[in-house]
Amino acid sequence: MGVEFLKGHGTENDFVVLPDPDGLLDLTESRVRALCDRRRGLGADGVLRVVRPDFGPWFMDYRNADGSIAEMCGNGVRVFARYLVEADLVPLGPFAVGTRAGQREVVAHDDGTVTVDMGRALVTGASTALLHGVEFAGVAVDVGNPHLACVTTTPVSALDLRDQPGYDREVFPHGVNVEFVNVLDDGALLMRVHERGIGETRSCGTGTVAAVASWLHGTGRHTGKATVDVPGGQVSVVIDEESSTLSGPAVLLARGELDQAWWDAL
Ligand SMILES: N[C@@H](CCC[C@H](N)C(=O)O)C(=O)O
Repeated sequence: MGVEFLKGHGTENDFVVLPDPDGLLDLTESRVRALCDRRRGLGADGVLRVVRPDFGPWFMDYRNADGSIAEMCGNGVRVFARYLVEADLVPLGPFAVGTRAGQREVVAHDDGTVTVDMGRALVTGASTALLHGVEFAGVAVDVGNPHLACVTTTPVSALDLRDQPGYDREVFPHGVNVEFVNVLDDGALLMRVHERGIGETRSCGTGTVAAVASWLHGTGRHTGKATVDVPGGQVSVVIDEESSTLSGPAVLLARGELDQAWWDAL
């Protein structure tokens, strides 16, 4: 009997889901890297290990494709919630999910979308990203994990995000996810992202919340809402004084078993 897995995505930010209710899997960095590798593994931006703690809600143990641990993943938590519902571990509707950034309240809808209470999107100051010699002004936003969200008039479609953008390591000692954002009109944003521990992805849920917080901040507002178009689809974000919500699709597309000998050799 091999290791059970599922594959899913939220706006094409894709994940390998590893059900591990009793916490028995030894999820090493090299196993995460191999699983996420698009040639020698299943291929994904990250891994979501599904753990049932002794107390409290189901816990999302999130890992980036390079094996690093991150505090929070907004697209991941939607896919995680979809898995819990499809596996009959929780009913459709509202329930909580544990993350390293704290407990998150989610609502799984019957149309396949999930709404997540993402907590407070905290703007902590100004900073800049450097991309191929060009500086982009942005703001640092804490959404449980660190973001540098740069609203710019440079068309984001023209940017080359293959390399890690430069950033101030004193402001972001643990690395940062960097978003580039165009304002399409009042209430619609276009975003591309370079994620910490991964590279460019087709969507980043926490990044979209940071993008909306940055846009609102730049227009002198603390609250508001926007749809955010990303290469992999569209999500909706609402920001209140004390909280924020993210809504969007969550898809499970495959399930199977990892070869035990392949797993053991890693
Ligand atoms: N794609 C995720 C964020 C995943 C973690 C991030 N790369 C980090 O290291 O903080 C999302 O949808 O929020």
